[in-house]
Amino acid sequence: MALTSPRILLIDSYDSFTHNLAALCKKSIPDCHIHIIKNDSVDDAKLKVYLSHFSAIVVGPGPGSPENPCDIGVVRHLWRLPEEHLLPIFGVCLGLQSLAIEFGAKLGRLNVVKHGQISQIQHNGEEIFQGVKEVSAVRYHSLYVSLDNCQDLQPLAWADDGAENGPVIMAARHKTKPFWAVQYHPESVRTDGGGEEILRNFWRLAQTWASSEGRKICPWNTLVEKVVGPSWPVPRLVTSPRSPLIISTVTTRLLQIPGCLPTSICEAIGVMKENSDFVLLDSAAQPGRFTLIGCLTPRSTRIIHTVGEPHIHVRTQEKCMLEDLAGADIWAWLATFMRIRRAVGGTSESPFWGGLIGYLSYELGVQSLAPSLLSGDRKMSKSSHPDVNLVFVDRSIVVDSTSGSVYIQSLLPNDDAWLDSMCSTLKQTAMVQMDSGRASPAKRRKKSTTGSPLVSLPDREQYISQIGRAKEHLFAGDSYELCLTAPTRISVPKGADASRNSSSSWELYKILRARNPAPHSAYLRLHPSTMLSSSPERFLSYSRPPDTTCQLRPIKGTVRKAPGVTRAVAEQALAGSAKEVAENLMIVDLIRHDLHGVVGEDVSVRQFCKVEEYKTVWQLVSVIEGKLRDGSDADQSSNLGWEVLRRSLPPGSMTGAPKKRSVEILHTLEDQDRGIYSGVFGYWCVGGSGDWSVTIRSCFKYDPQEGSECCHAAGRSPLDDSTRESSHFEEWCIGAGGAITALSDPEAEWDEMIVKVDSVVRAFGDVEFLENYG
Ligand SMILES: C=C(O[C@@H]1C=C(C(=O)O)C=C[C@H]1O)C(=O)O
Ligand SMILES: NC(=O)CC[C@H](N)C(=O)O
Repeated sequence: MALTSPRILLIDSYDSFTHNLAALCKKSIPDCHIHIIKNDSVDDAKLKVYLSHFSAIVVGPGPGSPENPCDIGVVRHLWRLPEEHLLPIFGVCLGLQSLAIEFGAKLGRLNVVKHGQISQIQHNGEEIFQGVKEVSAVRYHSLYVSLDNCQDLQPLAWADDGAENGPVIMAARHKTKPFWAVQYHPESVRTDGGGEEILRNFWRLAQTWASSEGRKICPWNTLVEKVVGPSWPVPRLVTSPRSPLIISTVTTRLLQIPGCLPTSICEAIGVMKENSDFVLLDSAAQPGRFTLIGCLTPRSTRIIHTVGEPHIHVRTQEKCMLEDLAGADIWAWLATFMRIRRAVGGTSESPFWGGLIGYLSYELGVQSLAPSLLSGDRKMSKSSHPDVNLVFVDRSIVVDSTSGSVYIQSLLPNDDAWLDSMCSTLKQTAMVQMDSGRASPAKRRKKSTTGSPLVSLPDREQYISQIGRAKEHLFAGDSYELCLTAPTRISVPKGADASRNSSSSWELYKILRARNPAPHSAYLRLHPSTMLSSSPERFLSYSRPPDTTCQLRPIKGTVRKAPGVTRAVAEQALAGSAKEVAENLMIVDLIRHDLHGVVGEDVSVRQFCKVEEYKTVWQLVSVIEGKLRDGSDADQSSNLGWEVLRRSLPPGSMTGAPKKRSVEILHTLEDQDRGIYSGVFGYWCVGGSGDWSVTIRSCFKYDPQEGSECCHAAGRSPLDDSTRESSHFEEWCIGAGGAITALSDPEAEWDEMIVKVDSVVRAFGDVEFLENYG
């Protein structure tokens, strides 16, 4: 064993698999510390000074081309390090390509690009392949290198792509310098035989080289750490002031109401009052189990924020305050807000005791990931939804659909009177429900005398051409997968019976729930925004500390349910399709990276590409879990899940990989903000747990007249002329899209997008289409 722990410098070229590589290094190189820097964070002159403190460098994969200085950054200088600075380097994918072109290799584009595809690797059993047997490896590349005129490099491995690309170099080494590299991804979850084994061999070769050269490693010091940062994983927790806390206690009443219908409860507690806020997170289908209902009061605190504004609107029905963020970000502000509301004493069976419920927009995630995209020219329309729209729920009802238990909970002190009265309301509701056999049914939308809802689909030609442009980026190596989306608008004539005590959005929700029941259904009426969801996709859940487990359930792969599309047929079309599995695998690897980024090594794939059945579609679903190491600090533990959320938005399944570059490309392809769609909605419980779903298969409405002045962003008036003109209509928006890969057929992608729109449009009854329905 080495006397001091080896330090490895991992250079990240803005990829979405870098932390997976860090985890693989940790596993393969005993006792090592990994320091991750971006390829443009230091210049080569500065970096050279610090290299003597490291045992080796690992150059990670990344988007773009090794020939483009902006894509490769400082990496290209490493291969020409003078003797006195030389150290062992291991390159992956873009890393191999950079090594190769620096020593005269030719770079080309593959005829058939390989993204998320598995190849058998032939190798010569030498060097990093010593003792290695069969290797099947995942590839994410559009570019390849040819070593024909390259005297300095020796090829070590190949993939035979037959008629597609012929033999493609999969590994190489420098003949005299301590450089080795692979074209495939040793860190991918589906690489078998060529991961840990190769890194261990690299480390052995690196040590042999170092001792033969008599290389001395300088002791670690804080100056170096200042430049390269602390070792991975960095627990960069959102900070909150350490003031003493008064921790409140949850009071719970338990009722047993088998078959209890959450929609009946909502109606019993006032969901029909359209002007009031209302929140329901509804497990309307398997594998969902718990349904959460907020019992809001005029004193319930609303939190509203728009990206780019320096303040947060904090309001109750009685007062409205503008809180200055004072340089902090909204995440830190919310962490502080929740810290002083931490509570104990709720029942462990209930996932939610009270806390924040609402949504976070796609752009909120973009702000953390690629802030430059939103600076300056963000096109906010008068009816842009807020980016953060939450309510603090201190009274709640949780329904367990499996056991029939109903938990009535309050965070307020001395709230027995409310708890008692809610218990009797619910018992009464249950009796009425039993008498009538069921809850008030979802009424079919009445045909309005003023006409049918008008559906305006995205422009088909434009969508197909966007797919073409997306594929161009994929062929060029800028992205491995792009989740392209587009908005559909629905204009619904307002019924003559619209009144203060009838809620058309609630009626619509009940129809959506009946026609497309989903595990992540939701009805969120947080004025000025209303959101109805039938999402099948969990983004992230985190259990109550201590020993928090995070779970993510990405979906990639969709097949419409139709006569004859049995489970066996769907399995063939999804789990049996190399294209669909590749799409899903890319997101699984991306999510492993996101999770590894916060929790460190303890990440595992619990389910890979399983076909799950939903009301209108079959979906290919994977499950990834990570365990958070709890510190002794309860404050920090209760923030960890929130930290994972902060660092993992927007959801990878809605962007593609690598996430940052894909988001940048999508920004050029899609001509407007996604808003609520593609973000997440869910809760953060006062006990430290949380559950956030991907905002898809949902529709949204903006009501200028319903919000108070205070909640509107500066420059946006509550009621402008265009809304006044259309005030006889309710304007709804549905976002939908799908993952575009190099293998995508544009017509099939258009159809898939329409299938997703259709799963929501069906709630609107008989509609008229303004565009060609495809
Ligand atoms: C983009 C959407 O869905 C996403 C894309 C999927 C796919 O490409 O198969 C599946 C689920 C979602 O992650 C949508 O529903 O609008
Ligand atoms: N995974 C990678 O590093 C990809 C490298 C390069 N952008 C390509 O597509 O070939």
